[in-house]
Amino acid sequence: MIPLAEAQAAALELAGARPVVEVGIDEALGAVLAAPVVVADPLPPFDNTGMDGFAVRSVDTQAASRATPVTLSIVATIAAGHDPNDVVVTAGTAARIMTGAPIPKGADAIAIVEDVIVDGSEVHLTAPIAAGTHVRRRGSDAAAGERVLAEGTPVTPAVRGLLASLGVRKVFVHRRPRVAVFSTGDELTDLDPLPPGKIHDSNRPALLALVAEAGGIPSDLGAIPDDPALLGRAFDEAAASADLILTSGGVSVGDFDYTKQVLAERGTMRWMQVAIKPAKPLAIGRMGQTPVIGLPGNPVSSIVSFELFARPLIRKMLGARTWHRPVLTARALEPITRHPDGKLHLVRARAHVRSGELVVEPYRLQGSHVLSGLAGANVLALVPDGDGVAAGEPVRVLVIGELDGPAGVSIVDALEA
Ligand SMILES: Nc1nc2c(c(=O)[nH]1)N[C@H]1C(S)=C(S)[C@@H](COP(=O)(O)OP(=O)(O)OC[C@H]3O[C@@H](n4cnc5c(N)ncnc54)[C@H](O)[C@@H]3O)O[C@H]1N2
Ligand code: MOO
Repeated sequence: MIPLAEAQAAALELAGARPVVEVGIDEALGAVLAAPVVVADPLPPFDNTGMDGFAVRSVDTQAASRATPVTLSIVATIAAGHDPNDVVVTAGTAARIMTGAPIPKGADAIAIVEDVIVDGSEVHLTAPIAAGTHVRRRGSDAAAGERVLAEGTPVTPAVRGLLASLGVRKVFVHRRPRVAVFSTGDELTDLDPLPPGKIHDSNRPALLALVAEAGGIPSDLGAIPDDPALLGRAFDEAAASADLILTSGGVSVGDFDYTKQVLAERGTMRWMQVAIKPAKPLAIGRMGQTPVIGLPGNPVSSIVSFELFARPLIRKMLGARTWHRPVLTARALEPITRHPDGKLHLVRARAHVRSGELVVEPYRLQGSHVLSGLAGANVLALVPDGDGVAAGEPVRVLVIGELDGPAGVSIVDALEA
């Protein structure tokens, strides 16, 4: 058996970041920037008000107090979206103004509507307003020439919004990898009801979804029976069309595992037994230039293997800076039992935050065919070789799903606790 770190390193060596392409921002979501974004035009594009109120000259307001209010005459009303080119706030005047509207010439501060007394065409101020109050300066979000987004930044919904606000319509990103996925095995069928001895293909739908979630472009090549000719054709098609091939099944030692035979003929593969449970068998290599990861067939094993070997490679191919899922420390609420076997155990478990602390509960059923345990898991507890973890002890957890807060506790409850 080889250590997990060695197998992960071998998987990551299969490929680097994909070539750079220029795409419209609508297509860039999920991709990673391959070049920094430099601001052409400042954001905001003009000085504008952050509040509804009155645009004033701060010097006019300096003497204002409750006892001696300053009265200004209202010379204009400026709405957001309007160009106040013809408005000038001169001594003794003010312009009514709405949030987001350009600051008119002459004015340098905003008196908010709540703090003034409006009386027909006049406004009374009872306190001085400092220059710059509630003025959002041109370029204060992003100045011209500034590198507002670094290379390696994933294009998230907020990044897309920022690019749109800057008027950027195209960006350089790494091409997202096209990942061909197929299952192998005579037992897999689409038929309903299930004929005797047959099962539904669960690995392929799960893996296609995991590819998409990781940022790859999934390509479904179906379920291939245990037939060397059909398997050969599937590999040829995948190698011609994809940047990465993911298969599941046929990497262990069964009699009808033709995947091994077909891959050995067409590619250069390394067959591994990784010192982990589940997901011990693994095949890593290439067909021509195309990287191949052969995941184990057991449903839990295929997903765990994807998380450990395929997901980091897809992230690397995307040009992402971080490839691995985070590992946190949690406290075991129950014992996590195991026996020494030379392997790291990845225990399907659910972690949540309780009184500000991350706690974790393992699922009872840990068989590598038991998908129901993985379906509810948001972490894999990393239990090193030995006798397990006692209740109350810390254990490292690999975060593979969303961490929940305690049931029914809102942010407000948490802040008050
Ligand atoms: N004598 C040994 N037998 C096995 C060993 C071993 O070391 N010695 N390793 C076991 C481990 S661990 C695993 S994991 C599996 C891996 O086997 P394969 O990758 O060759 O996968 P298959 O034999 O094709 O299938 C295993 C299992 O998974 C089911 N399966 C396969 N594909 C799918 C799919 N797409 N959807 C749902 N279920 C699938 C298949 O029916 C089998 O039950 O080998 C152990 N055996
Ligand atoms: O590694 Mo297998 O993945 O234990 O079932």
